[in-house]
Amino acid sequence: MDSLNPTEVLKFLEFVNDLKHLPRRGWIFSKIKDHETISGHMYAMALMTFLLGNDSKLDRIKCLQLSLVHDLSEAVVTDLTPHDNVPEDVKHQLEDEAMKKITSHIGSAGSQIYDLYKEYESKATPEAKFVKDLDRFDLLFTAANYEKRDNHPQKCQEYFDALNGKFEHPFIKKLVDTLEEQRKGDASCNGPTKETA
Ligand SMILES: Nc1nc2c(ncn2[C@H]2C[C@H](O)[C@@H](COP(=O)(O)O)O2)c(=O)[nH]1
Ligand SMILES: [Mn+2]
Repeated sequence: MDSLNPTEVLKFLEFVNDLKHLPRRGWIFSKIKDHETISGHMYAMALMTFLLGNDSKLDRIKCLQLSLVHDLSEAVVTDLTPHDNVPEDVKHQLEDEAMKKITSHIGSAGSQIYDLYKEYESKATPEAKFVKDLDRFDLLFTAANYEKRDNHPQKCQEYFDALNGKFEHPFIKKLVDTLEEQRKGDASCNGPTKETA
């Protein structure tokens, strides 16, 4: 491990700290209050990788690492959503430049993080594909919980429509199916309350 310059390390940690406060902007478009931050999203995904114990085909530590770094670029470019209509190639370019900037402060550790980010973006490995499934599942799980919390069934239907059929890993597919059954049950029990309608 090359020797790290403490001043440079603190510059890197500024970006990490920002993610604890930067919003997951999709919820702003959906008019969800008190929504999660970007780091909260990645933390939840990282914990989900512990559920992989019985899947010997996937390197669980790699999945944990990919989860923790996959949206790090958003400390610079913010969390871009489909509503922002940023062309995919432009988004990838902005995020790639951001990752080079963020990781430049911490030597070989930065190179390792940058390589993990590129692996995730390229969906080149089974682990990267699985973590993309986690990314999408976390979005649906969070959406369903906002609907329950705010007693506003169907408010986040657009996420379920957008991600329908987009999951690959059998375990994640089971989680999504179970989530959608629970969501249907919740919707049939509660209608929107007056203040949330
Ligand atoms: N309003 C919507 N927002 C969406 C949709 N699909 C994704 N998103 C949001 C969720 C995040 O805020 C952001 C992208 O998240 P990443 O984890 O991929 O960086 O976009 C949608 O259908 N509607
Ligand atoms: Mn993400």
